[in-house]
Amino acid sequence: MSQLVKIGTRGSKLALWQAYHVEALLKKAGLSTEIVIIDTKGDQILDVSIAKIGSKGVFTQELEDQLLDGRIDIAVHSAKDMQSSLPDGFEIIAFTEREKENDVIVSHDKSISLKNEIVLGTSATRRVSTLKHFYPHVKTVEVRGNLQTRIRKMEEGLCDALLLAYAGAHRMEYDHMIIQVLDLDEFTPAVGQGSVAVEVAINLDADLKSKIAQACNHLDTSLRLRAERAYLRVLEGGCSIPVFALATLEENQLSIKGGIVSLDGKERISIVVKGSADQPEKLGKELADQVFAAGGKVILDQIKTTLNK
Ligand SMILES: NCc1[nH]cc(CCC(=O)O)c1CC(=O)O
Repeated sequence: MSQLVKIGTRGSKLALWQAYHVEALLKKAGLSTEIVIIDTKGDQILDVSIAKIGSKGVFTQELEDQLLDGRIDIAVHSAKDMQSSLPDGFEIIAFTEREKENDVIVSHDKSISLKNEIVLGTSATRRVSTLKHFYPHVKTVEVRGNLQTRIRKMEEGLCDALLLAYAGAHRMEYDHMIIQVLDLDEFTPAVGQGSVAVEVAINLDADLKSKIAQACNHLDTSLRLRAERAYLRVLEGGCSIPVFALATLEENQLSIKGGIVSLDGKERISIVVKGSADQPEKLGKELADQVFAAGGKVILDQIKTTLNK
């Protein structure tokens, strides 16, 4: 009998896609798997924006409880939804190969363009603030719920189009509705966008841990995400703060572009730093230092004050 890996996941269609993706990687490596669906606070509270619930662990807490109990061996999440600092006792042992990291516009109407006065459905503060900065004539409306719900709300007329991650739209097979892939300089993605993270309790059997990491971790992706997450950790930003960062890797050179945008979109700081891929965390911290020095600290403090009101 090969070793059994119990995979914990949320029950949304996107979460399940990700769990099946990890399951396939584990099976390819000769491991047996079982999927365990777990409901989280983030799934239950659909009428309040994530920014207001407080982003900390709304999609991860229940899975972590079950990791501790040993009811599951691994928890699978969108890397983007993972807190920058995990609670004590947990670690990420793998980041799967990253999908195209862009944001996209999804609609049935091919004539939609950011040049026009459209209403876009989105709820991420990064996207709303970025729109205010580059496309102030575009109106936004908050749309929560899983991707299927958001599409339905658009079809019901709540908005003309949705602003989503390519990764999610692609995984849910909405490719035919992607009418624009947004520029990475303007819509620099959220940290981790496009990759799937595998989280474990640190006391999981070391041999099993290493087999799972071997099967699922994509080295380039993990170096890029480690730099991005180190940046996010300094800003203590969950998905409620409009920060962004995207690292790229060439040979052994990491380059990370990232910054922050004020909630009203008036101020936006974006900086690029480059360095060796040997120390991704150092590069992420360096980016944070530079963003803070360029005025990012003031913007961050303003955002925190506003969100805590
Ligand atoms: N914010 C929710 C969320 N978390 C992960 C994805 C998509 C997959 C990914 O970005 O890795 C999405 C949907 C979206 O942002 O449009």
